[in-house]
Amino acid sequence: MSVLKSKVKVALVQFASGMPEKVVNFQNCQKFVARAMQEQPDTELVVLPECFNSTYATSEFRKNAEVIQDASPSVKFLSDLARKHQITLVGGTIPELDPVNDGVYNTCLIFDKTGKLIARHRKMHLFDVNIPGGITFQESETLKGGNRCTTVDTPHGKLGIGICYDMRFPELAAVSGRRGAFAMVYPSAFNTTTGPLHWHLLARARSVDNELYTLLCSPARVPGSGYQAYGHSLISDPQGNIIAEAGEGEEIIYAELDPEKIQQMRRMIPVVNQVRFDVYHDVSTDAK
Ligand SMILES: O=C(O)CCC(=O)C(=O)O
Repeated sequence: MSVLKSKVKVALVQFASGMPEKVVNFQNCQKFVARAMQEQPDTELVVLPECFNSTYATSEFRKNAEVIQDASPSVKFLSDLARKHQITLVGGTIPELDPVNDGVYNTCLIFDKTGKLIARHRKMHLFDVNIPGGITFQESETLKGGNRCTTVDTPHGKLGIGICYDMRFPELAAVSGRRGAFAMVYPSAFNTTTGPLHWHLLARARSVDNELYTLLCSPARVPGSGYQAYGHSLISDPQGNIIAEAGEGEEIIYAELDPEKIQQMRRMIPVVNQVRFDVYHDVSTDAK
């Protein structure tokens, strides 16, 4: 099922993204990715946070939205970054404008090491919550939700992609797991209310459910900014152990993902082979 072809080194870049000026975010991002590649030159997979190029706010998404084409500033920036460092790049997310339906989406773009765009995932589950005394957020005020599960082939094997709130929906990760993903990758931006409640739990649960790695990459928390990101970017292994975790500020975390850890978990507790699709439905068979 899940194939990770060989050990792979990954870096999650938790930088102070979300500044109003795109160019400031690009400069900061470039600096941090360069630092990652200097500190760990054999890194092959790099992940950026949700809404890495602009402010995460419903009032800002349309203003900052870009049509996905080679000449768009964020597409060009990410493509150049992947090619320059010869990495598979899960490029966080950006607000995307669909010229056909005029909808705005929260979209993750994935590039190969030649800079080619190899997949795009539109956030499927919109972050619409109301927690009195905590946080109220309604992405659906200005965003549309995507309608496809995204699994992307990379030289290392398949990655499943979700975005932040998507991680609360086990079906999405199950679809990717059953399609053979070795890791779920979620560019994210949890907050200081739901982060302490559920961030670690959700990552560990998605790992244990599907016996694969889970990678969550957050922006750094910026004191005084409108949206207080939780930080704590992390990597959870197939047993649900957190093997790397950032604090709240700017930080890069690294880990080596190991195919044997996946196989070992599946030998010991083979839940992925013990499912009862004779009793309940396999959501991956008819998922889009
Ligand atoms: O699920 C949560 O608690 C936070 C989700 C979120 O911040 C997002 O989807 O951007």
